[in-house]
Amino acid sequence: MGSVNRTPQVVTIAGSDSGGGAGMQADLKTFQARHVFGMNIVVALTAQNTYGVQASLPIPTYFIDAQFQSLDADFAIKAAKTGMLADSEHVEAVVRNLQQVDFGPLIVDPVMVAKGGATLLEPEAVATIKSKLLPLADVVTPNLPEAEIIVGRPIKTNADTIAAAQTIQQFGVKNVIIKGGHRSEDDQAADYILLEDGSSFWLSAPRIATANTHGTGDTFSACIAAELAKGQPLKSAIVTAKAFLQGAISQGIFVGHGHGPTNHWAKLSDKVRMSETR
Ligand SMILES: Nc1ncnc2c1ncn2[C@@H]1O[C@H](COP(=O)(O)OP(=O)(O)O)[C@@H](O)[C@H]1O
Ligand SMILES: Cc1ncc(COP(=O)(O)OP(=O)(O)O)c(N)n1
Repeated sequence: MGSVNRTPQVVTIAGSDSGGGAGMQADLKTFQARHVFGMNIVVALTAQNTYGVQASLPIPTYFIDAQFQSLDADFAIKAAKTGMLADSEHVEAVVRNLQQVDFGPLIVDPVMVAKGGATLLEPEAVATIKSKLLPLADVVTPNLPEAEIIVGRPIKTNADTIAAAQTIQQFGVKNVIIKGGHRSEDDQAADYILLEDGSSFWLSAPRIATANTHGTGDTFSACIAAELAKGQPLKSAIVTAKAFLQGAISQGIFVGHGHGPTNHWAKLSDKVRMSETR
């Protein structure tokens, strides 16, 4: 049995996107592309396509417990990420289970609203994420609207972004990445990273004019989890994730009629730039 569990193993704890572009499907495709073995704990189902979310159904929390127990009994999980967590009851169930297992570094993608406007997290659950989930997390990856909700103030400038990351770190999460994808007037897609040791940097790549950005946030956080499971240091895992995502957006595939998914087969882009200031 000496060779058992040598393959890096990663789990996504998230919602299912029937359309395959976001949610745990984007995570699993990313895991496959980055050569780690992917598993999933389903928290909610969505009926979804590239037009948006037509229906969603959180699953009973006893079944979240059952999935955690099944995976913990067998696999050597080296990193985990969360995505859509639906509501406070489901966040609490995930927190309770995470406290009982060792799944390695935890990446929290605080998914709140789909690009089409559908609610993926009840507003009441934001407080539970802040008080109970973030203290367990190694990395949190809010987009700009999510970061604004977490800190409770608008984020308009680079200085606002830096201050918001510092506020979020005070909730107990070690490392904070505020994604800049929603700042559509900017010709760069620039993300701000505040690390545990207080150092920080910006990661930028040319903004691509495309409607096919469904699942970008999921893909980004899943790639960080995959690289951490392989033993990459956090800073290089984040850079790899940005290069993977830039490739996945720029080398697009075209399916569906609305906001299409990204291309998880794409090669890493060499267009990513790191800088101390912007
Ligand atoms: N049009 C784009 N071109 C290049 N990168 C993008 C584009 N849109 C988003 N990104 C990048 O995709 C990642 C996910 O960001 P974002 O879209 O803000 O997250 P979310 O999907 O959670 O809303 C970030 O690294 C962001 O900079
Ligand atoms: C089931 C499910 N989970 C998460 C999302 C949101 O994914 P995201 O990467 O933020 O992409 P967009 O929805 O913004 O395209 C989702 N849609 N469904």
